[in-house]
Amino acid sequence: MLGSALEDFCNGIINRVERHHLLLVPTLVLIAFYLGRKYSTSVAHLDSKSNLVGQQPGWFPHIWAKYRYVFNGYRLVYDAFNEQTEGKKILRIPIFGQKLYMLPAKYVDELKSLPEATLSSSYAVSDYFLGSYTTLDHSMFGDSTWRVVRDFLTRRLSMLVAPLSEECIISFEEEFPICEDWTLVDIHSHLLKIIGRMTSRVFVGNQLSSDPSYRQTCIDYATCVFQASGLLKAFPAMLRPTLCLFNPHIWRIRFHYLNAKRHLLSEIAQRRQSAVKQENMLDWLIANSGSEDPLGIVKRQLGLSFAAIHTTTNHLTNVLLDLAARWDQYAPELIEEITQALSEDEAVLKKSTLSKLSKLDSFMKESQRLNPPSALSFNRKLMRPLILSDGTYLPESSYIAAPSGPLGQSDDHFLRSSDFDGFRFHRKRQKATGLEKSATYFTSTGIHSMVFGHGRFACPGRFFASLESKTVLVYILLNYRLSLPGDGSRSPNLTFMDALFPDPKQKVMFRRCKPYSIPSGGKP
Ligand code: HEM
Repeated sequence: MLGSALEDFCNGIINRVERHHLLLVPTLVLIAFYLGRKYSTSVAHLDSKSNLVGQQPGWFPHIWAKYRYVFNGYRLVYDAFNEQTEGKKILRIPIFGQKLYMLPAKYVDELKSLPEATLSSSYAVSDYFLGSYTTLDHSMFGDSTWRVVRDFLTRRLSMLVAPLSEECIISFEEEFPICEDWTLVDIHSHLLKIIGRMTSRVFVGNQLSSDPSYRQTCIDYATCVFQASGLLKAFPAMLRPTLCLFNPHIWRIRFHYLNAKRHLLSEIAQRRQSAVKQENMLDWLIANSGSEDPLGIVKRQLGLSFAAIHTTTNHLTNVLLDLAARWDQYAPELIEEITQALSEDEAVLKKSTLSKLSKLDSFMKESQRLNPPSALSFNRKLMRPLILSDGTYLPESSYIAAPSGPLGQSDDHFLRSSDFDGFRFHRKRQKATGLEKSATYFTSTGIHSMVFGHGRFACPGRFFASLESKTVLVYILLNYRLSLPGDGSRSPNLTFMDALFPDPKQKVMFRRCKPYSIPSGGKP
C-alpha cells in the first residue's frame, strides 16, 4: 500500500519534471551561472573592474599609475576618494608587489574585530616596510607586543609622568638651544632627540637609555627602515633582491640591528637573573616572554622604538608648527588651562593634571586630523580569503586599507572641515555626552578618526603617545614663546606614496620667556 503510494508520488514528480524539463534545465543552468558569476565577478570586480587610483589612458597605464603613486600617492588617494562618490567604491592602490584594495568606510565596522588569523595588522606593517629586506618582521608586533603595551605600559601611565617630565627637562637643557633671544630652531631634529630620550627612558630604564650609542640606534633603525623600504618600493619586486645589495640604508639597518643585540642581549641576561625588577618596557617584555629566545625580546624592543619614536616626533612637530603659526590666537588660553590644572594639583605635573588639559588635547587632535601621517590607515593583510557581507570576495594574501585621511577631513562630518579650528573637539566635548563625547578625545578612534587605526589592532601605544606629547607641550608652553619665520605660515608638508610628514627643514623661532620647570621626581 505504502509502496504503491510512494511509486505514484515519484511518478508524479518524474512526469512533472519531464513536462517542465525544458524550463528546469535552463533554470538550473541560470542559477549555477549566477552563483558562479557572483563569486567569480567578485574576484574579477576587485582585480579588473575596480578602478586603479591614479590610472590615466595611454600605454602601460598600470605601470605609470604605480610611478604616479610613488610621487603623489597621498594626493591621489584624496582625489580618488572625492571622484568615486566620496569613497563608496572599492579602489585598487597601484603599488609594486602587493594587491592593495582601498575599502569604503562602510566595511570597517564588519572587519574591525576580526582576529589576527583572518586579518593581520602585524603582517601588513611588516610587508608594507618590506620586512624580508629591512628586518622589520611581523614577530616584532602582533599579540604579545600588543598585550605588553596595553597591560603594562598603558596601565602604568600615572607613574611614568615623573620620569618623563624629568627626562624632558634634562633633554631640553642638553639638546636644545638656549634661546635667550629669538632663535631659529630645527624643530624636527631636536624633537627627535628629545622624544628618543624620553621614550628610551621608559623602554629600557635610566641607565641604558643614557648610552648615546643605544639611543642613536633606537632612532636610526627606524629612519633606515623608512628610507630603505621607501627606495625599494619604487621598483618592481623582482629587482629588489639585487637592489638590496647596493642599498646603504640596508647596510645601516644591519649595523643598528647588531648594535641593539650587543646592548640588549647582555642586559636581558642580567635582568633575567636579577631579583630586583624595574618598571620599564624591557622588564615587562622579559616578564612576559617565558623562556623565549632573548633575540625575540631584542626584536620587540626595536619594533616598539620603530612604532613609537618617529610617529610621536612627527606628530609633535606638526602640533608645534600649527601652534607657532597661531601663537597669539591659542597660546594664552592653553597656558591658562595648564596653570589652572597645575594649581589644582599642588603645582606637580601628574597624569590627572594632563587629563584636565581639554583644550590642549583638542588642539593635538585637530593638528593630527589635518596632518595625518598617511592618507590610508587600517592596513590589514588577508591571512585567508574573506567574503564581505555584500558578497564581495577578498582573496587571500591581498591587503586592505581604509581612506582615513579623506574620512578625517570629510565635510559631511566636520563643519568647515578644511579650516584649522584648534578647539573644535573641546567645544564638542563640552556639549556632547556618551559615545559622542568619548569620540572627541585625542586617543579615541572611529571611522572619521583613524590616525591611530581602528578596532582590535588600533595603536596600543596611543595613550603613551598622548601623555608624552602633552608633557613636552606643557614644558614648551610654560617656558617659551614661539613664532614662524618669513610670512608666519607653515611650509607645505612633504609626501611619499600615501605618507605625509612635516617638512624636516622647517624652522621655528623660540624665545625663552621665564625660567620655569615642571616639578617632578621619581625613578624608572
Ligand atoms: C602619534 C604617535 C603614533 C601614531 C600616529 C601611531 C599610529 C599607529 C597606527 C596607525 C597603527 C596601526 C593600527 C591599525 O592599523 O589599526 C599603530 C600600531 C602600533 N603602534 Fe602606534 N602610533 C603612535 C605611537 C605609538 C607609540 C608611542 C607606541 C608604543 C609605545 C606605539 C605602538 C604601536 C604598536 C606596537 C602597534 C602595532 C600593533 C599591531 O598591529 O600589532 N605606537 N600605530
